[in-house]
Amino acid sequence: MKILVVGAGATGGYFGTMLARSGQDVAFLVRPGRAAALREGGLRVAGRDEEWVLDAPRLVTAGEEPPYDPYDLVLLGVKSTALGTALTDLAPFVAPGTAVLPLLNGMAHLDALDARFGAGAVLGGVAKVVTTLDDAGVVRRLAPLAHLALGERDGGVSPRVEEIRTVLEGAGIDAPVPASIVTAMWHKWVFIATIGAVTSLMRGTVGEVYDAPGGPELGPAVLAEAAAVAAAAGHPVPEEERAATLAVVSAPGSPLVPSLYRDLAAGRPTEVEHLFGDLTARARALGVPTPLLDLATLHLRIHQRRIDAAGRGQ
Ligand SMILES: NC(=O)C1=CN([C@@H]2O[C@H](COP(=O)(O)OP(=O)(O)OC[C@H]3O[C@@H](n4cnc5c(N)ncnc54)[C@H](OP(=O)(O)O)[C@@H]3O)[C@@H](O)[C@H]2O)C=CC1
Ligand SMILES: CC(C)(CO)C(=O)C(=O)O
Repeated sequence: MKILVVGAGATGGYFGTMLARSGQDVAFLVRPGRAAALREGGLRVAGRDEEWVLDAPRLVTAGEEPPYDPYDLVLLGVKSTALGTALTDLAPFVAPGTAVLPLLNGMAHLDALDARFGAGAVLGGVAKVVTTLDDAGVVRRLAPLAHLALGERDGGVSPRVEEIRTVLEGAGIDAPVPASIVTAMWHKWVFIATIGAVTSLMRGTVGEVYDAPGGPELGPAVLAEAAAVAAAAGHPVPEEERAATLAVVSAPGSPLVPSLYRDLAAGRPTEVEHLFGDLTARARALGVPTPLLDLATLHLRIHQRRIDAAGRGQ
């Protein structure tokens, strides 16, 4: 399968190298700075007692002539903050028949993708990996998950989804096709909003929060708010999934933090509007009170305003 991965960062770099190693025809759409680093040192993934380098990854940069044979699949692995520019850069490489599979958390990118490429091109996707791009440009794998759920947004299993699933599984990626990928995206959003709010508001890992007096109450309270929004939007979180999230936020000593928190702690822009601004706006429209999520939104917005004022945005 001819695959274009947009962004060779934590998610794109991880899934893209897995696919390339399995023999798929993979190119990365990258910006000039990343392109120079990848030309020099290859695309390196490390962690979990494993390390691999994709020497001389095939690179594409914005403005290049699209290939004669169009891509079958685009994996979109950019942060929401970079989405607008990334879609402009990507547009020439999306041809009739190209499927676009986003790895982003949240939901609003689907509207942006539909507007740009037409809803028929756009699949739903839920990425579950724990990876980060370190200062040396290495994709660090922090936990064993390698999961990429996908599906047509109107349900059903189309031939293209079957084909992509086979390719992903052939690369060692767990690739379920849930009954509703849109519902699965909502449920991942509930999860990420919960651990995002807990860790960002308290400025600590899941375990640091849970282990402090008063800490154990926070995770369940945030989860209740986020799940209430999902339910009001038509995507109630089943009991077993709620219990699984509760177990994640109730783990003594857990070092888990989401990518949102890593960005916050490092003083980088966060995906505040995509993950929190959008969720709390939908909550308001649906009449669901979300005081803790509102607080997390405000906290992250203040961080963002400092970055903007210092001219350090992306
Ligand atoms: N990290 C994780 O564990 C997980 C993240 N997610 C979600 O996945 C999404 C992506 O996050 P993540 O991979 O962590 O982000 P990263 O910041 O690690 O990687 C994004 C990459 O996109 C590149 N990029 C930005 N704009 C463009 C562009 N116009 N053209 C080409 N490349 C571009 C950046 O490169 P540069 O700036 O160097 O040009 C960067 O390397 C987010 O929505 C996140 O919430 C989901 C599951 C897990
Ligand atoms: C929590 C996690 C790692 C789950 O995939 C995630 O989505 C993120 O860090 O953004």
